Amino acid sequence: MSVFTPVTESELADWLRNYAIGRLENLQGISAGVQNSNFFVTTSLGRYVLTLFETMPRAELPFYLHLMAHLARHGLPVPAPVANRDNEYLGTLSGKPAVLVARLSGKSEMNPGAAHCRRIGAMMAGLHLAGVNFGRKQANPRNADWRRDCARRVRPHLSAYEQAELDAELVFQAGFDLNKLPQGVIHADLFRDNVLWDGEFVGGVIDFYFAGVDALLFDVAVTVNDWCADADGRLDPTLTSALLEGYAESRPFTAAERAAWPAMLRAAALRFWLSRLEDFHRPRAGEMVLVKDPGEYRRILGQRATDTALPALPA
Ligand SMILES: Nc1ncnc2c1ncn2[C@@H]1O[C@H](COP(=O)(O)OP(=O)(O)O)[C@@H](O)[C@H]1O
Ligand SMILES: N[C@@H](CCOP(=O)(O)O)C(=O)O
Repeated sequence: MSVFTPVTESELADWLRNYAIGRLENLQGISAGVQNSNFFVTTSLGRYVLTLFETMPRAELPFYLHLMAHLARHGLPVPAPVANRDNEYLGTLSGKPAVLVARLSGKSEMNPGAAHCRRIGAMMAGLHLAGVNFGRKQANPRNADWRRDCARRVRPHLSAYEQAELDAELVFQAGFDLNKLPQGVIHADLFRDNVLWDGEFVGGVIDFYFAGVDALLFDVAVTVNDWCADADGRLDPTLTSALLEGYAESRPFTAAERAAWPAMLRAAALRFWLSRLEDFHRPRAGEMVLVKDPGEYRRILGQRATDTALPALPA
């Protein structure tokens, strides 16, 4: 988690006067997450999550909030944002843009089996299909342009050996055009810790603050890299097949996507190696700040670049 900006109970109680959700009963900082400041909020009428956006431009936030509202309206277990008495989702608290969303039930499963992976594949296809008629557009904030820029920022902090790996991957990715693949709204960070399980069902998909329009296959690759890798970063064929089949039942893959799959797994691994390097080498100040291991995604990237038997997309 992270709490970068503290909020006091009296500040929040005052802020909640502009909502119709009762009076504040409890406020608790959340230690998971790396991007924003998050708090569990209990009022006399329900349970919510308060997010203070630390670095994201205010103008980009309505895309995420309306996307969550749109997906919730389509029956997906996504936290619906709460409107205030001015009928706005987005407010300001402690000087930061702030939103309350519904707190969903369940907990993350960090050791998923094939049944979990199949359901996550199906859930992601549901998100992609429901996104088709979402009216707003905003680019994936961690797209290929961002990856090139971030590589320039972190490169001076790397060893000569890591610099060579990074340079080689950027050359490889420069020859790969994701824009030719089917595009749509993607979650882009559908890691195990962003899914809450309620028994065998998905009780919640959270953390849409990296969502945007990009190749749908990028989302699949991000998700497979996290859900289906073993301790060495190698893809487990059973878990991978389950996830891909669960997805393809609702949205079959195209021939172009099948051809792009190995390169896309590398692009997705590169994205998280870079963001973790940036968080590691250029950390932000905060009260409780979680920094994830960049080495994990360096290993995953190396594995995807050298594995000659990667599980293929289903025909
Ligand atoms: N709507 C929600 N319902 C239940 N728990 C939530 C919800 N949103 C966030 N959380 C909890 O807060 C943690 C951090 O949220 P996350 O969105 O991942 O943070 P960040 O935006 O900093 O990446 C999650 O791991 C989860 O435990
Ligand atoms: N999933 C990313 C980090 C993004 O942080 P989140 O807590 O917002 O999911 C990673 O593992 O590097």
